Amino acid sequence: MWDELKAQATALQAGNIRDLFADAGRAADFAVDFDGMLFDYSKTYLTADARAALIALAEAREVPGRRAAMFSGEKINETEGRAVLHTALRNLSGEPALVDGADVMPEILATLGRMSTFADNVRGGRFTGAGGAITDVVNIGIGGSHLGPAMGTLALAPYHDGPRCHFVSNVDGADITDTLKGLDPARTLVIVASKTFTTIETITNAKTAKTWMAEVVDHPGAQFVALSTAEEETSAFGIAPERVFGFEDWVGGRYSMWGPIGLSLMLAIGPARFREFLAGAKAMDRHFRDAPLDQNMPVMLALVGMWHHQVCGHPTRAVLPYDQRLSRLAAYFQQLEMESNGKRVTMAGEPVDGASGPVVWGEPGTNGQHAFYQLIHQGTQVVPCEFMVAARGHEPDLAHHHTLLVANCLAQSEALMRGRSLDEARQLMAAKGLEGEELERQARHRVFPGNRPSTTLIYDQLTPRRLGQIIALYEHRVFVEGVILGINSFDQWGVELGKVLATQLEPLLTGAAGVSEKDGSTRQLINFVRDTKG
Ligand SMILES: O=P(O)(O)OC[C@H]1O[C@](O)(CO)[C@@H](O)[C@@H]1O
Repeated sequence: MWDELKAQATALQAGNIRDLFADAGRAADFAVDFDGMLFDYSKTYLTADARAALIALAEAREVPGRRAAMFSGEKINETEGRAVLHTALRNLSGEPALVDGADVMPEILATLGRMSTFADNVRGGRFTGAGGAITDVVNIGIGGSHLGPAMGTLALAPYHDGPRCHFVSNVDGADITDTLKGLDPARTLVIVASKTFTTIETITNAKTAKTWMAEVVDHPGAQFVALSTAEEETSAFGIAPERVFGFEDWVGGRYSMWGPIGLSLMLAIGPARFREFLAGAKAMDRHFRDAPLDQNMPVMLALVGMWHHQVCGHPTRAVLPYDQRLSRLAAYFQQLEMESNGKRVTMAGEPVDGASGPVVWGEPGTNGQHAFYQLIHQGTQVVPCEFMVAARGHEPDLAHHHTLLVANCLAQSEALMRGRSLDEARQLMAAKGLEGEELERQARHRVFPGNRPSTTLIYDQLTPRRLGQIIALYEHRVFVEGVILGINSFDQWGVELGKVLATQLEPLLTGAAGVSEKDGSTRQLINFVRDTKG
């Protein structure tokens, strides 16, 4: 399916992105504008013909039909026999959303209402701990039950007016120890966030938190909340039903921050702003559902991504938000993209045609500039960069910081595209007084090949609504890429084997079972641990 596109890409990569701007309309033509956000993909090798071929591919792979199937509650997660309806969690209008013929909206809106009342009570000091009003909230969860609320809570720090929120995810005892240190158990609310309520990391941390609280509080369970689909498990843990906020199995873990899993974010910013966050996502859902493919932001973000990875063969992509508060965004996208599309077989169980999803990584600018941008500019691998920046910050007194931040972001995409030729480097060295062989030698180190693709997503300000739009934009991008690859983006069997082996290994480490069945390397490592820990 990729051969024709690959031939086009090879020809285009031999040219120069900069030359494509001879067409004065390129910048506007290779951009999608939606509701205060602009996605500029003009600094790529894409031409109108290549774009048309990608759109034809999306149509041939039935992206519009699969999209309709998702929104209508069909069981498109075929390996688990589930619908995929996280979009219903942000459907504030209550317009019916059907699963097996039943409208799921009344239940969703009722849960949102319960969450809002609970959050208002905590924030207003009406729900208290044994020692008075809640000052701190600890969300215990991992993966989709951690990354979304942790990323979102940090992203929306300017809107915090609730209790302090902390996040524990790692089973490493260091995580919970460092988090609980200094907190008052009598004024702390613990949220146990786990869709299945069986995840070993989360349950281990939750038990540790309960023991910590029980040292000071008579009824620690009263300061625990559960966010889960598993009622039996939450009640076995001792959390009363009125503090359990449930959701259904058609909400995937990495798509779940819009519902109960977002409770810590709601506690931090309040129910009204949480609804703005949902409304932003909802606006993106409508745009994704209704806009023509070439003016559809998630579709174009997906097609540009596939152009770079599956067609041009660039193995990774960097997510580079110029926003310190988005410093967990790359981690969030890593789960969203790599757990969704890192699969080697299609829905039908056949090998994927070509590469599956790319490696996604990144750091906020400008920090990354002083770390790995060297490789992005002069290394031998091309890393397509996805820049992101707000025109306006949240610190009016520090507007000069923000101007500098934006200038750096725009400078990077410009530098990646234009590069610096050997002649330009020579002139630079001559201006520094070098000549002869030394000038030649030094000039070579100062050449930037340029012609390196990037996209930029620019928006007014990182408000709750804008964050909702951005996350929904990437969710739908992942969906489109998955449909084109024929992958089921909504299961995650690849995380199972490690979990099974870890369970088997635990007694081996404690010495309760023998190591003879293990391979030589694993045996050696186990013996090292046994000998060392005493
Ligand atoms: O919410 P749970 O059930 O604890 O699962 C946590 C995470 O574990 C996974 O199942 C696998 O890593 C993720 O998909 C999920 O987000």
